[in-house]
Amino acid sequence: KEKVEITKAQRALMKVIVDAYNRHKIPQDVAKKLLQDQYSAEENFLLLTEMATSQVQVLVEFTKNIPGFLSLNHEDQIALLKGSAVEAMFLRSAQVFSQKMPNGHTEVLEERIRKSGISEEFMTPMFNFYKSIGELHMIEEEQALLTAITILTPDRPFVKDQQAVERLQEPMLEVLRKLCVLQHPQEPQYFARLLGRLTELRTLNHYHAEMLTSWRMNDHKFTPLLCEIWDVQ
Ligand SMILES: Cc1cc(Cl)ccc1OCc1nc2ccc(F)cc2n1[C@H](C(=O)NC1CCCCC1)C1CCCCC1
Repeated sequence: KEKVEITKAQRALMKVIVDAYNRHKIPQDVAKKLLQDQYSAEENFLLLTEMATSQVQVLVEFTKNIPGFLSLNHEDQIALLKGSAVEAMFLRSAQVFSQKMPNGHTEVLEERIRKSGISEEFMTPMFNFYKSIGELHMIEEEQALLTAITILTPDRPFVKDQQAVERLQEPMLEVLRKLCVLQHPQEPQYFARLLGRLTELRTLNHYHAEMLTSWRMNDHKFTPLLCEIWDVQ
């Protein structure tokens, strides 16, 4: 039986990531807002663009706190942010969707999202992902590390020094692996399942531009930041 122990240095790294993650969590209020009222497709689209714009800004702040990130080549820093922003958005959405809510609220939230204006064909992959994240019952350390690992994906388009990114991602993966063994001793495959979600996340990445342009309304307006991130307009 492997004796797994998180070293002092690994605990320190985890603390930095979790503190940054908690400091930069975008307000949970999007779920509350959606539960309060039913909005038109136009209002929902505006809500998404507002939430997404603020989430990208928050993501940049979180990323700056990842040890070593600011020492990377500057173009590579941009390439990593551009390459991971949509995945981080879906990961955040999944975590918001899976958070504990009073009875029946998750069902109302799901209904509101189904009727929000996103075209039907994207609902199944999106909710399959949300439910597979929910089933993992991740603790916040796992959520924070998974977000950092997603950002530090070496093979994003246009990344020049992939080895430098790997050198930052590997220690995160090692801490997460140990954390999973300690948190879920009965489930030796838990870490592998967690990483499998990142593969599912990439498929959602595929759909995102079409999800936006097919939103049931005319004249989709995007903020300049989202035009950069969302490959639209
Ligand atoms: C992230 C994303 C990308 C594309 Cl292309 C399309 C869609 C989408 O999010 C779907 C989605 N899944 C959700 C699950 C729970 C939840 F509370 C809100 C959710 N949303 C959208 C949202 O506000 N997401 C933000 C959440 C915080 C982080 C930044 C993003 C709302 C916008 C209003 C119309 C109902 C969907």
